[in-house]
Amino acid sequence: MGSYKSYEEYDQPITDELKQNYTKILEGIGEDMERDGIVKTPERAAKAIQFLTSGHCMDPAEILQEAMFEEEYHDMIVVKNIELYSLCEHHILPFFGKAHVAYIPDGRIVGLSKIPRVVDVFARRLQVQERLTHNILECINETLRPKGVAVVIEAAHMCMMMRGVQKQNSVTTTSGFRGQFEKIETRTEFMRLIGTDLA
Ligand SMILES: Nc1nc2c(ncn2[C@@H]2O[C@H](COP(=O)(O)OP(=O)(O)OP(=O)(O)O)[C@@H](O)[C@H]2O)c(=O)[nH]1
Ligand SMILES: [Zn+2]
Repeated sequence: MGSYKSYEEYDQPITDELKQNYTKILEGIGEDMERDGIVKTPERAAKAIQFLTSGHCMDPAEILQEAMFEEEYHDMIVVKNIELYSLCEHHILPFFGKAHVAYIPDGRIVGLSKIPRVVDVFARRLQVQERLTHNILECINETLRPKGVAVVIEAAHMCMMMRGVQKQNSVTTTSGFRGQFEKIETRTEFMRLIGTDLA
């Protein structure tokens, strides 16, 4: 498993292969590969795509396991407005927005920064927004085993903005709830705290 804190080491054989493939793509769209600005582009793109998909070789459960500790706090913990950048698996174009995550602990809490780290690991994969939402939800549910967990993601999809249907203002909201968040009062309280009226 790669370190989840940085991604500075690129696998050379993979980088070389991706570089050749990006060269073919750029030639395919008629680019002059001798142009100053383009010469290093295949290598840059090869590294960028490896970073943007680096979550495929990381273990998000391990991130939580290493930072869990016992604490008698029984109320809701909300980490909201976590910025999120992912790639849609249909077009390999970005979708981006905010994730809101809450849980109600059952004797164990987790270092706060680990919640956005889990979001990043799942976001740095080829995704659909629905699966990303459930990946985060199930990972926290199964690893931290809280009394309840909730995840809401609000995102805009570049594949719907720059091409295709070309809608600039549509935002997609996905959500998932487990345990105590399946009760309407708890869910409503969470929605009030994140400022969304999905309840
Ligand atoms: N459910 C879901 N669909 C997504 C997501 N990201 C992209 N899509 C959709 O994936 C679908 C792919 O549909 P296709 O008809 O195969 O592809 P397309 O011809 O490029 O579709 P258009 O985008 O409508 O031009 C599109 O409707 C996209 O909007 C996502 O995160 N969740
Ligand atoms: Zn897409």
